[in-house]
Amino acid sequence: MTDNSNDAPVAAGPEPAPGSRRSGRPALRPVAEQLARVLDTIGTIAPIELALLDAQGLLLAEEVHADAPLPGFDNAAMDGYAVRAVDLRQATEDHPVVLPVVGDVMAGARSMSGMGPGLCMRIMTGAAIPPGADAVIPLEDTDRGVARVAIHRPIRTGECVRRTGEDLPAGALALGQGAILGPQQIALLAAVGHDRVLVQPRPRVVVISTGSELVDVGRRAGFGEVSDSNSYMLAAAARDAGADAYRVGIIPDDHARLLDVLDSQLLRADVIITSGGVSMGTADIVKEALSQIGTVEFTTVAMQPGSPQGFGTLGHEKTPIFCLPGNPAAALVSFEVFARPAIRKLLGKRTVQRQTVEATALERMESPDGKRQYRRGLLHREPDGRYSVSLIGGHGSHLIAAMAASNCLVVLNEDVTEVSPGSRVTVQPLMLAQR
Ligand SMILES: Nc1nc2c(c(=O)[nH]1)N[C@H]1C(S)=C(S)[C@@H](COP(=O)(O)OP(=O)(O)OC[C@H]3O[C@@H](n4cnc5c(N)ncnc54)[C@H](O)[C@@H]3O)O[C@H]1N2
Ligand code: MOO
Repeated sequence: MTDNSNDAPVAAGPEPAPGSRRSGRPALRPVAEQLARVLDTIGTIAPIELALLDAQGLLLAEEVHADAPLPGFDNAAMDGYAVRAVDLRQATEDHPVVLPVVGDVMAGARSMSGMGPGLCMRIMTGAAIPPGADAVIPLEDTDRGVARVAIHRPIRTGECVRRTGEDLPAGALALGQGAILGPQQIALLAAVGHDRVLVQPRPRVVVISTGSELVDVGRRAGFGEVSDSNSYMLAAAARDAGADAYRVGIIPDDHARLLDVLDSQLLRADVIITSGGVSMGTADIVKEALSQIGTVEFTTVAMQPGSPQGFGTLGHEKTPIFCLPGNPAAALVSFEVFARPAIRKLLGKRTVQRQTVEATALERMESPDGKRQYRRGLLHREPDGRYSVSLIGGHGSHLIAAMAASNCLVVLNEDVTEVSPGSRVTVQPLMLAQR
């Protein structure tokens, strides 16, 4: 559809006079301003109730209290004998106290008889302390007797006893609103008996590729045809960001088809992402079709790759739509810069941006003046713990193999035109996130 001629770093010249040949170039919007517009538009999704394991990685949208104490009853911390501490006062290594064993208490036993003075019961870890006992002597400190047991040391009251409510008293707050549900938090929810919880759901992200040259994977691309890699890449990126992704696939360059598909996808989408069709070509269908609706703004952002961008909302629910450029690296970079933070915000995350690191540039790097450049790079961790980074492939945003060999984006700010080897640069790692 469109060529890649403006992939090369563009040297900033003086502003062209109105009416000059270059005056057709759109004014560039700073990355930060576009991101602020995006994030201002992104609202919230109503919380939903999910089964515990489906809630993994999500934010709790309610307070959860313990209805009952945790642990729910005094129980043994060790396998041994339930005893009364007072009975063992005289016990020593050489002169053990010998007590009759009047029963066994197994973990899970629902009822039990009490235990009189001068007696003991065999008990398993986790089993309820029988009435009358106040400590558990571990097996190792006894002769492990069955009918009678010799105990070789004294014991403190409460030793090896896990007290009712010592983890959480009845009525206490187990988890607050906004807690992130990892395995530990899921354990606590299960422990206090919650099998379902109210959470901020994963945003449902619908991914659409546009372009009549595209063919779906599995069909061999003939001359002039291109395999649709963007919808797979963007669906994977959306999932990596924490969303549930729905890959709709390819829409050819046809206004009515595009608008129909968008309309039907609004039913299930919290976010729509398209790629392709946003530049200047005659078949740049997304821009043409959506500009007419008036709720999606097409703009040129001061970044490379990813300068042509559309963003706005669609439908009654004002569903956010990102219209990303078609070149694969441009699509991924603009996803990272704009769509990923939006998905993180919808998830309720406090930090929506990826962490960046400072790294030593291993080579000279160039960047167009006035644009923020995102180069694909390889980030290494040196033995001293510091990072260094080299570039992978050229700046061409059609280079998919180079993108696949990279593990980070090297961010060269608007005012940077050249970085000499050994200088520090900002790097945005593209590691897999936790969902
Ligand atoms: N005259 C101008 N031409 C172009 C400009 C410009 O400012 N003036 N900008 C260039 C830049 S920068 C980019 S990025 C692209 C954006 O183009 P579109 O969003 O309109 O994308 P297409 O033209 O549809 O495709 C561009 C390129 O990417 C390939 N592509 C598209 N979709 C996919 C997909 N799903 N999977 C794999 N590859 C895809 C497509 O085949 C093209 O090669 O515009 C420049 N042109
Ligand atoms: O420079 Mo374009 O935004 O190919 O990516």
